[in-house]
Amino acid sequence: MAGQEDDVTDNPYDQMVIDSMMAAPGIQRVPTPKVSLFIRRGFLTPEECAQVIERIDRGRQPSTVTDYNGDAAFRTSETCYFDVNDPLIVDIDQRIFAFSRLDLKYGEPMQGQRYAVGQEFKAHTDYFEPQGADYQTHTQVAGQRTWTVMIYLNEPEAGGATRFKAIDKTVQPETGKLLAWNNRRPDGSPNPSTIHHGMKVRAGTKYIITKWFRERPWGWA
Ligand SMILES: O=C(O)CCC(=O)C(=O)O
Ligand SMILES: [Fe+2]
Repeated sequence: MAGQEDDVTDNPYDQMVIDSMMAAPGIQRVPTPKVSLFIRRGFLTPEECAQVIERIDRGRQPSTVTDYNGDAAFRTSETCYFDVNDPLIVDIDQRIFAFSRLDLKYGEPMQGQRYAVGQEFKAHTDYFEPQGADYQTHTQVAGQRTWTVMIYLNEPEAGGATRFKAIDKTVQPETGKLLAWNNRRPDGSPNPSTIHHGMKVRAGTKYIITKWFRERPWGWA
């Protein structure tokens, strides 16, 4: 539906998620009709962030991309697949649910990312390209990606912002700040305006949590 406001969607589940986040104290909605994008500063405490960073440093390995495009420098960060039974991770999952009402059954297991100086995740969308070669493989069990929840765990000394170029919005890393956006348009189709770039870290190190949700149960909970 052209011109539809970002707090209105044809999907009652998405609407419930939006309403839930809008009711949270300190919530900010980025003012654009193109994407439902929410920011919540201080979602995690600095102490919790430091504990998650320790986990990432212990478990990190090179990141992968889902639809390889021939550019080996496309995503140069490292990834940590958290232990899903770790009480700290379980607690953060529960708080993401309490905040957003995003059903954890539809969530992929939470991941951490670490970017050293010069590392980045070039402009991409989190949904799987319906034209992509591996679309069937990626979506056959749990379906397409729906919502993304991301939390910055620290502030690199320079660089490392997340840039949404289609809506001209750049979000600066800040310890404990959560970002959440809907990767779908109101009619349920993938929203290309969600394109975003985890920009190069220029000084220091950047740590984040990423959590992606799907259309159907992931099958782990
Ligand atoms: O690092 C960032 O700012 C963005 C990360 C991201 O887009 C992702 O992990 O999908
Ligand atoms: Fe992303």
